Amino acid sequence: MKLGRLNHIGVAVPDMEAARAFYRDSLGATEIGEPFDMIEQGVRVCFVDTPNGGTQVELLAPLGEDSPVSGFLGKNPLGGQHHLCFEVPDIAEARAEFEGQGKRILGPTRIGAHGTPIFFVHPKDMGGVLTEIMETPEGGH
Ligand SMILES: C[C@@H](C(=O)O)C(=O)SCCNC(=O)CCNC(=O)[C@H](O)C(C)(C)COP(=O)(O)OP(=O)(O)OC[C@H]1O[C@@H](n2cnc3c(N)ncnc32)[C@H](O)[C@@H]1OP(=O)(O)O
Ligand SMILES: [Co+2]
Repeated sequence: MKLGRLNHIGVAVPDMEAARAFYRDSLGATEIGEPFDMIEQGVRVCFVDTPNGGTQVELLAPLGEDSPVSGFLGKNPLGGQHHLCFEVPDIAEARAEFEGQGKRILGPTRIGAHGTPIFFVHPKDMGGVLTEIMETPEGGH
């Protein structure tokens, strides 16, 4: 495995607009994107940037009952840290390596919020951390 940059930390939120206001007013974030729906992934997404190209916070609100964040919010009604996302240079190679380690990969490789391929690895095989692996965008982040 060739570990790349920590691209984003996924944070599940029960109320997207309240979360955006919190990052703006309490944390002083100045770069807060517009929310957008990723219907196939069942989530509404909004990126909060940190300075100097730092790791982003990915706010995630559920779209519908079947959303992968619905169960999480059921257990954590205030929301909370949901996943870490690491970049890798080659998504197919990374997937094959995790498979070789016997880890449970959650679903197919698909296109993520940054437009590059992603997959998820089960938290129970990753020290309790739901882990997203994403291919580094062309030209870096
Ligand atoms: C847009 C995209 C992008 O960035 O490009 C995204 O990030 S989309 C981000 C949203 N998409 C995803 O998360 C897709 C992958 N996620 C999934 O397939 C699912 O959410 C699972 C991770 C398998 C969890 O599924 P589900 O909620 O049905 O399972 P569950 O409630 O029965 O949980 C099974 C066990 O895992 C634990 N568990 C559940 N979610 C967890 C999480 N986020 N972090 C750590 N542990 C977690 C539960 O507490 C439980 O442990 P106990 O048994 O000990 O109680
Ligand atoms: Co993510």
